[in-house]
Amino acid sequence: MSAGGDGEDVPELSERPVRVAITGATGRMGVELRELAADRDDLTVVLVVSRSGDDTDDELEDAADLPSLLEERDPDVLVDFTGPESSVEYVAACVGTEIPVVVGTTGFSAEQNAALEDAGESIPLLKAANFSRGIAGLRRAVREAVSALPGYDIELTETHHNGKRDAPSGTANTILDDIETERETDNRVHGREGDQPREAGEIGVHARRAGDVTGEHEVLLAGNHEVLSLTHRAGSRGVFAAGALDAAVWLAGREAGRYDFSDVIGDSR
Ligand SMILES: NC(=O)C1=CN([C@@H]2O[C@H](COP(=O)(O)OP(=O)(O)OC[C@H]3O[C@@H](n4cnc5c(N)ncnc54)[C@H](OP(=O)(O)O)[C@@H]3O)[C@@H](O)[C@H]2O)C=CC1
Ligand SMILES: O=C(O)C1=N[C@H](C(=O)O)C[C@H](O)C1
Repeated sequence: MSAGGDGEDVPELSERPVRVAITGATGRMGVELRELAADRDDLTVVLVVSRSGDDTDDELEDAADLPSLLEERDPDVLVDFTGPESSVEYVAACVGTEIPVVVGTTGFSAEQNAALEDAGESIPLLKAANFSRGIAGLRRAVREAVSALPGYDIELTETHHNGKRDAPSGTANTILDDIETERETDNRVHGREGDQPREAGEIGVHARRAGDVTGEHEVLLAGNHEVLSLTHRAGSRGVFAAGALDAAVWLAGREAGRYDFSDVIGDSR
C-alpha cells in the first residue's frame, strides 16, 4: 500500500485499492475528487453521496441515508469537502460506523471544531484546511521569516473565487495561527478603515472574493526599509484533490486519533 510521507507506521492493510466514500459529490471539490480518483489505481470509489442530487448522475446516493450506506458499502475511508454543519453530521455517521474520515471542509466554529476533536478520540480523523504541498512549503517559509524578522509588520492577503463562503479562508487562519505562535501574540486586524496609523504588533488580514480565482495566499513582512513577500497560488483544484486522496490512502487502517496533512507528507515542523 502506498502511504507517502515518512514511510513509518504504515498500517498492515491488504494490497487491494483503498475503498473511498465521497460526500458533497456535486460540489467543486467533490467533482474534482471523483475525476482524479477515477485515474488512480491505489484507491477505488465505492460511494458518492449528495444532499442535492443530480438526475443525470445515477451513482449519487442520498446524503440522508449516509449511516446505512456506510454500513452497506463498507468504505475504508470517507473524504468530506462540504460545509461545516454537514461535515460535523457526516463525521458523526463515520463515528457510528467506525470509518476513518478526511475533512477538507473549512469555516468551522469553535464548537464544531470541538465536536471534530471528540470524533478523533474514537476514529482516525485527518483534518486540514489545505491539501496542497505548496502551502505546506509556504507555512514553513512564513514561520522561518517571522522568526528571522522580529518587529516587522505582517499583513496577510488571501484571494478566492466568488462562490467561497467562509472568510478568511481556512488556510489563512492556519497561517495566522502559525504566525501568532511564532510571535507569541494575537492581534489580528481584519481589513482597515478609519483614521489611525497601524499599531506595532498588529497582524493585518485581508480577504478578497473575485471571479474564479482558485486560491491565493500572500504574507507580507515589512520593516527596516525592506519588504519580503511570500506567495502561493493554486493553479487548479486538482492540487487539493490529489493531496486529499493521498491523505485518504494514508489514513485508511490507522489507529483512532487526530491527524494533519503534515503527517501524510512527513513535514515534522
Ligand atoms: N482543505 C482544502 O484543501 C480545501 C478545502 N476546501 C473547502 O471545502 C469546502 C467545499 O468547497 P467547494 O467544493 O468549493 O464548495 P461547493 O459549494 O462547490 O460544494 C460543497 C458541496 O457540499 C455540499 N453541501 C454544501 N452545503 C451543505 C449543507 N449545508 N448540507 C449538506 N451538504 C452541503 C453540496 O454538495 P451535495 O449537494 O452534492 O451534497 C455542495 O455542492 C469548503 O469549506 C472549502 O473551503 C476547498 C478547497 C480545498
Ligand atoms: O474554498 C476554497 O476554494 C478553498 N478553501 C480552502 C481554504 O479555505 O483555505 C483552501 C483553498 O484555499 C481553496
